[in-house]
Amino acid sequence: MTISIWRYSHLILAVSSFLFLALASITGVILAFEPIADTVNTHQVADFKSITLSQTLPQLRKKYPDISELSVNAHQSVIIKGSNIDGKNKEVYVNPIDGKVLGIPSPKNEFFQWTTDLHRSLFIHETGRFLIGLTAFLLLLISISGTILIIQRQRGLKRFFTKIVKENFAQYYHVVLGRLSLIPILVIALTGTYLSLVRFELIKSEKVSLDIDFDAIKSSPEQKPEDFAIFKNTKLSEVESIEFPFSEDVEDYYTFKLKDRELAVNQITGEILAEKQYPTAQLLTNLSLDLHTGRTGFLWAIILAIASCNILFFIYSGFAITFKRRAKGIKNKYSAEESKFIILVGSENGSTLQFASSVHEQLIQNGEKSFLAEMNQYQIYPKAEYLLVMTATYGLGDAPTNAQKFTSLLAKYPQTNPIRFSVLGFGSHAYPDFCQFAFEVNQLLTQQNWAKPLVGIHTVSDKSPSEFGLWAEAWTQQTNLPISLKIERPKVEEMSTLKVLQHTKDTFSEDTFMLRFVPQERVKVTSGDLLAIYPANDHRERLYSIGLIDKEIQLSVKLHPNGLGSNYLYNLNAEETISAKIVRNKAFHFPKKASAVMMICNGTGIAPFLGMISQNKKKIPSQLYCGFRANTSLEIYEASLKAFQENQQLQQLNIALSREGTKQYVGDLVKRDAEQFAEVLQNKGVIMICGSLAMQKDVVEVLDKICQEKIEKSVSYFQSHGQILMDCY
Ligand SMILES: Cc1cc2nc3c(=O)[nH]c(=O)nc-3n(C[C@H](O)[C@H](O)[C@H](O)COP(=O)(O)O)c2cc1C
Repeated sequence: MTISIWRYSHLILAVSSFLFLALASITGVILAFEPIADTVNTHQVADFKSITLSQTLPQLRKKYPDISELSVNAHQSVIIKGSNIDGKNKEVYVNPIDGKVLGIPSPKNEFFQWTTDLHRSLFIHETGRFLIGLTAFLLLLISISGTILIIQRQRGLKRFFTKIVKENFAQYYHVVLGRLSLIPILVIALTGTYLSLVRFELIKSEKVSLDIDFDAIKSSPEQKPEDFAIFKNTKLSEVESIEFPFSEDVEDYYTFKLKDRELAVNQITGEILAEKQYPTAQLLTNLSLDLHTGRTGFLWAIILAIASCNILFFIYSGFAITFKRRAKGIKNKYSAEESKFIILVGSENGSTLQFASSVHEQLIQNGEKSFLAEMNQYQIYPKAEYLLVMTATYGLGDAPTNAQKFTSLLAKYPQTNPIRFSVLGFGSHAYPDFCQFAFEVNQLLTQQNWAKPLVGIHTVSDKSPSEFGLWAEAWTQQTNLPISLKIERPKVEEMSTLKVLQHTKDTFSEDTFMLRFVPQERVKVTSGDLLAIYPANDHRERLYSIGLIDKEIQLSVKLHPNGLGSNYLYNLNAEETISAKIVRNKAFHFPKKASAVMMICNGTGIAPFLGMISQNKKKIPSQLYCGFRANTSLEIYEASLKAFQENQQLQQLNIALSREGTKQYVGDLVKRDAEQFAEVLQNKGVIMICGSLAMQKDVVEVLDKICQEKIEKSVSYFQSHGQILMDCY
């Protein structure tokens, strides 16, 4: 919930201030060039920082008897004033040591003056000053809320500067540039706000006035000005301005305005007549002016200009992100009450919603009653037969904002009819809790009496169309409905030619047969990947889990009486070739490193495991848990399994037979070995499950209990951390 509060605050503040902010930023960029231009025309002398007042004031007064004031500007040029200082001008730049005239100050450039007025008051005087002051304050709040959002996004302050995952151009650079220009923007906002508060006297910054006791002014002992201690001890670089005595009368004195204090100095004795420190408010005003205008340094002025440009970019990218989030509204032709298909979506930035809308539109085009809604709008769906949940994951494996109420709503609204569900998680492997929220939702739905799994949970990493296609195909196969998800037949170059090497159809038992193919060209494939075949030579695709044994692709297939794919494969003969596509399925590969691997399967789910075990050259401690109906179902695998055990590629084989002997299911074996499973998870081992959805449901229930009781974590935690991998159908 917290992420949404900060995000909405950030958005509302930005929306309410963006016009003035844009104006202030554009004028700010222009004004940053004023100190840069001034730096070019500076009249600073060498060793300026070491010059004391005793080296300069007496000489200047001698050379210019008319002198009334000396000032030092932000670029450390010395300016002197007098009614007719050098015979022609009222003010000149001088060399403070020898009094030589270095130049004549020119009036402020008209364009910069015009821009300054616009930047400060929008040409509408006090109202404008107030609006600009308010904008500076809003910028401060935007910077603070933005910083908090980055901290949340990066999962903590310590990781503030760690790598940002590139989701899209606007989002990536909004965060990257936000981090880089955070400090200058905070400075601009803070100093702008402060200067406005001073301007409207909400912070009192009173001028100091010196109290001089004129009766106590003495005219002796007389000293040469060069010997005045205050002249000797004060550097020119500490001075803002000095007023010279009006006449040689003892009651006329020097007034020094230094950076931190003001003082009056007797012109005959050099005695300090009065001294006052500036109040903190005035020191802060000066500091704010230095920092806000960049008048003291060329480099800081350039940083301010870049930061102001960045503010303009943030306005653009912020709106781009917001429009993308809101671009696709939800349109429904049918109500929640009358729809057969319910699609619930959890999306923060809109991309998951786009996938969901596409499924929804295609169902409608096919004449189905489909209803699309955010997960937070979950309710009773009286006519629903299918529930599809498509959700992203955010934060620390959390729900997107529009799905945060789903868990409580699910408990509040038990459906009245049985509904078949499927969960599709969207996430990124760049985050440690991969699709965690989707796994949690899947687990929650599994526990509902009314919910029956239709397709095992699938994940889509980085919006991968091929991973989405995998789910779409599985879903279409299970629903057996005329829904085209517009899966085109792959292009010829994506297809591989495979030759049938071995077929066990003559010896097959319990409707299951094995096929071995030799690829006719080099292909990238490993156990756990999928083989996509196109039995009718059209868009219809059928997928089979691959076991790679000695560089040959082995499938284990159950023959369905009217099955399009299984009949096609059954009717192939040795030496025949087929065209098929290898679909990489990285989410279900044997781990390269793991303390132990527990493989759980039933029926043809054994296929990828046979390949994985044969590829287990490192001899990672592995166990296989298989569920079959009868011993005869095992026969076709027996020889390979025996060899694997002899070679120590498989440490232990555990068989559950449901129709013979003790009549057990594979879930019963997992329950029996609960201690061992908990140990494997705790020691960073991996559990892999392949086979039917009913078996998966059973096993995951047992595993969840083990995890809760023995490790105090949920199954979804291990799923999102890649320790429980599943490929069920
Ligand atoms: C700030 C942030 C945090 C994320 N955290 C996770 C995460 O913990 N786990 C994950 O799998 N994906 C995470 N993602 C990736 C998103 O879930 C993924 O990009 C998803 O496709 C975005 O969908 P949406 O555009 O519908 O919000 C995160 C993305 C962002 C921007």
